[in-house]
Amino acid sequence: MAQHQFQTEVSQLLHLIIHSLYSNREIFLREIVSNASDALDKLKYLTVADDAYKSVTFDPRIDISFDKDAKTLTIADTGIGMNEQDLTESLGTIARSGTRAFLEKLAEDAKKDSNLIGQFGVGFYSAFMVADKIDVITKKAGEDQAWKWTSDGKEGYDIEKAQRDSQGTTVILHLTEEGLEFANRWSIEDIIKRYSNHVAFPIYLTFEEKKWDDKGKETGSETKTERINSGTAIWRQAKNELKEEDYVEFYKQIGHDSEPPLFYLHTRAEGTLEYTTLFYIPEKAPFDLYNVDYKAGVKLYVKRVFITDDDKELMPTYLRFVRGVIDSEDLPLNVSREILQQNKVLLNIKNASVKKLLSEFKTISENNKEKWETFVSQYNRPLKEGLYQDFTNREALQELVRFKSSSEEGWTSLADYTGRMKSDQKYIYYITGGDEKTLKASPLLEAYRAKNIEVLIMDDEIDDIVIPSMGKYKDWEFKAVNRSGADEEIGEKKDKNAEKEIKPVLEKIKNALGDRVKDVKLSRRLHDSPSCIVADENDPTIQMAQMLKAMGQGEMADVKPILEINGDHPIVVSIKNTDDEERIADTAGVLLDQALLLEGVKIKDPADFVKRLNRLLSK
Ligand SMILES: Nc1ncnc2c1ncn2[C@@H]1O[C@H](COP(=O)(O)OP(=O)(O)OP(=O)(O)O)[C@@H](O)[C@H]1O
Repeated sequence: MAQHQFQTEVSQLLHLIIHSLYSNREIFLREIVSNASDALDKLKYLTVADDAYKSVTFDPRIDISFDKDAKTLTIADTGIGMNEQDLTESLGTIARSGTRAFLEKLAEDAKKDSNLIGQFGVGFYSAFMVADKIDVITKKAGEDQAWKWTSDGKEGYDIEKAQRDSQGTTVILHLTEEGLEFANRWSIEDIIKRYSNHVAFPIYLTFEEKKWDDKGKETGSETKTERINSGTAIWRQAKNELKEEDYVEFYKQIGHDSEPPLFYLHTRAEGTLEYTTLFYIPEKAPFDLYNVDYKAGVKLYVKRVFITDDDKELMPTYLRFVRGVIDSEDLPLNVSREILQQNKVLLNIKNASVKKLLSEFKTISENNKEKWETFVSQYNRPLKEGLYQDFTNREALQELVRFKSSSEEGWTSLADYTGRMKSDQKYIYYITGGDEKTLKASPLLEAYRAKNIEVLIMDDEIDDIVIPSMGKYKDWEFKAVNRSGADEEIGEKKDKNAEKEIKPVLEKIKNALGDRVKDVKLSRRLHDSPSCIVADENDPTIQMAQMLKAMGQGEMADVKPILEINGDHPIVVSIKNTDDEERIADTAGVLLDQALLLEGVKIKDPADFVKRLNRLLSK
């Protein structure tokens, strides 16, 4: 017998499962049955696609039985099975990326949000909520040797040779006292009907039925095996035959979610291409939404035969939160997973599916405020990624993304913004770099406020990349207010005399600041504040430069801002007629540093700023 240690992550996950998911223990059965169904799907695919498996007898079924006295619950399938290597790789480690970060996040959270764990998909290990020992007896299709994996879910597991007649896997749960409630016909039937009714293979339950004579006396018992799921591929059924519960149950099964989906979209295409799609949008964004190697959420079937659930090409990356099924009638069954990506049929299905999803999102945005708000809170950002990934659907995406605004509460769409625009307004104005509060307080907005012009507040890091790539919205161009040229339309007309008069002051400030700034200019957009910083037309903004620096692109670090000065402000006026070098240097330093602070930029030398400020105050 070979003894193995669990990978650290497994031990951590087991600990969390046992301590956090307690209120929802019954999901273990959904997870084990879902694994059995996956194993049957995999073997079904091989028997049609791979000649080496043509001779394997495929009799798909999942069998559940229990023994109250022995305190066991057994789930057996006739699927692909596992060999010794599969066992160590699958039931001793967690291959999913981002697991460690996810576990750390969970461990910090005192509440241990069981929903979050649900989204992660606790899988097989959840059975340790009801069992203190698990045996897995399994034989891989096409191989002769069977194996037994045993563990108490604590430190590790053992693997030894075993006997099993044909391919498949038998999971034997040795139930704890609390787990015993599941060793009964009615609770098993109830759980299967709720969570696994639409598993596409038959699930049988074997139980003892007591017999009574006509006087009501027990005369013995009889062993019975009954099918307990309906086992239809739900997506192939007509919409009017399906109830809301059917959709929700199927979602929970394939989405590994304990909550119902936010909404779903079930469509069948007939004509040149025949296919069915059933898509779900989770209420909460999947935990790995922002992981590079997130898990794909859409499964591909061909004529109801499962092909793959691991093809990220089935959906564009910006729709990676979509869960569901694509089932095509036109692809060959033995289509290899490698050539799927170049397949024309699949490409057409994908393009049509994206269009349908985007149009469904639009409908929700128009008709269901509550759902739409949840949707925006979870998926606005991935949709923005679509703006630079998917040019074909850019117009549809532009109608879906939402932004904050300088004059409105909550989210606003580009259509709403342009609807509110003044008739002579040329551009869609926006400000980026920093959080909502900082941006809304920026002196750069003063002139726009004074003229009642709305500015979009773009507080999402990705906005700086998205907007330039978006080009135009309808006929309007976007204009960043923190750029040097953006004051043409908005600012006061240049007053030649005033400019001449202020020039020496600008020179003084520029000399004092040296290479901390690219230029010092008279501002046409400031009303109340003495100064602001902007980026030169083709430079990245200071905030963006900082972000690039944080990402390791150091050469961007030294972008210098342009300092704009409000010539009428008393602080500026105060140095007009002085030659006091120290006073000029202090004023210039404070004008720059406070403008940086207001844009949410960390100043390089806070002590110097305070020293200068104090010196000015005490004069
Ligand atoms: N009945 C089974 N037959 C064959 N392989 C199985 C079976 N049960 C589990 N496995 C293997 O063990 C792996 C781990 O299962 P587990 O339920 O922990 O996660 P998962 O199913 O991969 O992920 P998720 O639960 O999120 O879908 C599976 O991916 C599969 O390879």
